[in-house]
Amino acid sequence: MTKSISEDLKSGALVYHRYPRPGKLEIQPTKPLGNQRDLALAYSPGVAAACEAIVEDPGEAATLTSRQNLVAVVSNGTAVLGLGNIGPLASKPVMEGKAVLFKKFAGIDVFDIEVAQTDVDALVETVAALEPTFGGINLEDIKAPECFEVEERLKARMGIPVFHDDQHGTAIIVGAAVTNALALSGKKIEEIRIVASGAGAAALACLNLLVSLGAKRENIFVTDIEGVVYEGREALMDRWKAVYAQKTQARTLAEVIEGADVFLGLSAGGVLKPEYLERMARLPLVLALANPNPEIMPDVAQAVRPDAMICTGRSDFPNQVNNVLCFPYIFRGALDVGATTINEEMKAAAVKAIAALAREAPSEVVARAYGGEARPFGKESLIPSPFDPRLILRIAPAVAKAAMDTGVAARPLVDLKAYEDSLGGFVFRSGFIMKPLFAAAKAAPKRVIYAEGEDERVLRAAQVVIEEGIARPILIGRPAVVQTRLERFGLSLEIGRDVDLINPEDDPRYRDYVATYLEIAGRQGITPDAARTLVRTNATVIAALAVQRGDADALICGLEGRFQSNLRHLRTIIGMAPGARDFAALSLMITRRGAYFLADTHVRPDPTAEEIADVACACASHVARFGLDPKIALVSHSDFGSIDSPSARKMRDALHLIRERAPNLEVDGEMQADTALLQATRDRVLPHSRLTGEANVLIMPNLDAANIAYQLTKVLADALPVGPILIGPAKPAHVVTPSVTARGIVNMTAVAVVEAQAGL
Ligand SMILES: NC(=O)C1=CN([C@@H]2O[C@H](COP(=O)(O)OP(=O)(O)OC[C@H]3O[C@@H](n4cnc5c(N)ncnc54)[C@H](OP(=O)(O)O)[C@@H]3O)[C@@H](O)[C@H]2O)C=CC1
Ligand SMILES: CC(=O)C(=O)O
Ligand SMILES: [Mg+2]
Repeated sequence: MTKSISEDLKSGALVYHRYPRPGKLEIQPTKPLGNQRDLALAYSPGVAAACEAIVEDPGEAATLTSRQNLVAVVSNGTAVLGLGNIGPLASKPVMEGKAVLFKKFAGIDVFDIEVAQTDVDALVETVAALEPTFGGINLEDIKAPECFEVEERLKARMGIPVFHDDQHGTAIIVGAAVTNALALSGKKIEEIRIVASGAGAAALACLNLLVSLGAKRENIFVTDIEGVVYEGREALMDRWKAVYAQKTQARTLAEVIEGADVFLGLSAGGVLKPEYLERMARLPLVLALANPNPEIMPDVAQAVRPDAMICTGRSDFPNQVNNVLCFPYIFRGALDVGATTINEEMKAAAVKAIAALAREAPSEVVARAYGGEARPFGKESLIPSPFDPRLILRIAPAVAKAAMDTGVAARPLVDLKAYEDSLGGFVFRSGFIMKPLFAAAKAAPKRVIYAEGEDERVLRAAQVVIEEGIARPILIGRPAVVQTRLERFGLSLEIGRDVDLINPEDDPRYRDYVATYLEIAGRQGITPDAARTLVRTNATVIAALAVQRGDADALICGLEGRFQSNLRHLRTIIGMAPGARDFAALSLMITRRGAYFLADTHVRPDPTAEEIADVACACASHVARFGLDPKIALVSHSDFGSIDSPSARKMRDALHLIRERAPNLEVDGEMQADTALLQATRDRVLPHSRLTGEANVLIMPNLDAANIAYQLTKVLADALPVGPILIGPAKPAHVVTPSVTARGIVNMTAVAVVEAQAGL
């Protein structure tokens, strides 16, 4: 089925941008401003000291301001994605989006700057005047041919990197994809015939880079809205395009495509007709990179030419050739050495690093992080995925080294290896923590039943779950109510096709469910009448029975009702996993600083040392599913025996039990929370702790401490909670909290599916 942007995605995107506050970005101070003295340091009079230091040595701007990590994403809105000249204001969501990618993928701060200016001279003046503010300039979505001149002139004038992302970011990824595709097809770059659709910023930069890699200009045919770019053509020509003008009678893409090895589409959706593709050479490479709709949809292309290698710019198909694979990391490397420019050698280093990364066998970390998506190098993984955590580790150092080797690094690194190490773990500190679970869930989706199937959040979550392909939802709800709400919320999922329904008022399985319930609970004082009422009215009971009978693989409940009463039903119907004494709850808190697991946040009021040890060991295996090595701290008000209170002794006892049961676990305690999270503090109180670096699992002494820490982190650190992840049931079952969001339900679905895969 052909996928373009669906109505769901459109409405989802508007909600995403609109709520809970407009846009995708905010500015955060990085220094405290809590008292009179802070004010005097940050602002007048103290700030004058920083100003004077920069007057004396402008290089100090890199150590006294955020300039060296600040990039301007500048657009005039004249060629926004494939949407065309929509103007600077309408381009702002894209530029804010680029800012988010810079930050999330490489920790770079960005001001997006949309300029109402199409005149080249004026635009150059405007951007050049921004040099004092920024460590680099990323030009974005400025149309050809103006973009070439704007970039050339700014590069000549400015002492910081100026990089037109649509040209060079795209070219670098295309260079890597072509390199790897040719390695697979066994063709030589000097011999291949390349046909481009589009003669704009991106297309011409890609062709220039392919020529620098060895492609022959005489083998390159360019087409645009006027047709073939030929010698003597006058309409819509410019000096950059003219470089590729061919002496030919051919006038259309349909004619020049004959026998082409590579189709490079950087123009508009649907331009490459299936019948053109039929006429390409064997093992063709199709780069259909227009956004958001490619020149040909991959499924259509694959049907016509099963031997084709196909890339698009989109994240919903394999082989995403998108400049997001490049711009965060090329700037990371450039900024970290104070590069004054991004030169050809730095770009070539990026091409090489990306191409080589795709050929690396998926490492253990990546295999864990990607679950079923970790494909070895081949037709469907010509280039790395944008979520590959190694991108920053490979590209940034390669670019930094090239900058140093070519003498454009104002602040050369003393120790490149230490720099590489400092980049390690960056990706896992950010919000990508859920990625491994989604990948694993997608590889073998399971049936997940939702007790509150009529709730708007569940319906919205079910839509995402289907689009992500992570589970087959089963909703408990009345068909008419569910249908009306789906229509009201504009959701396209269909009952029967996409989701199954259990109607609590009238379901053929009702009698069987009552019988099962009586078998399980009849001896616990439940009468047949009570069982009938419960199975008719209590959605958690129905969901648990469905899981117990094998009609569903996992359940999610808790949007309504009390946590403990939902838990009671699960305890009765699903029961405990072998060896588990009781349930416990593990909560993942995704904060700006990183991702941390807290336990037991919801179940046991005052666990014993044995129970603490149980929870810590169980948490370790849950955390491993996120692709993380658990680093467990048993937290307390006492630091390694500093206070001899009962709860401190309990945590100490728990440590001994854990060490006996799981001698290889990285665990230590009892310690205060800051000792757990800060190596420097730990070095002061216990220099030889078993725990190294930052703990990522904090086991709390009791429910008060755990739940208070959970709620405080959620509100004060604006953390995104995932959970509570219920530990201990015989089959995957989770009781979320009534404040859960649709996103929270989607996250818990991924957790539940992965548990079901593990045969929990
Ligand atoms: N995947 C990725 O990473 C990237 C993808 N892109 C995509 O590439 C496309 C072009 O971007 P960019 O180069 O910045 O924009 P430009 O405006 O600079 O260039 C667009 C080019 O496409 C041509 N074109 C437009 N419509 C058609 C058509 N129907 N048939 C043939 N040619 C056509 C234009 O011709 P003319 O000048 O004659 O109008 C022009 O040569 C966009 O869809 C963009 O989203 C861009 C950058 C990165
Ligand atoms: C990806 C990108 O930069 C574009 O489509 O314009
Ligand atoms: Mg762009």
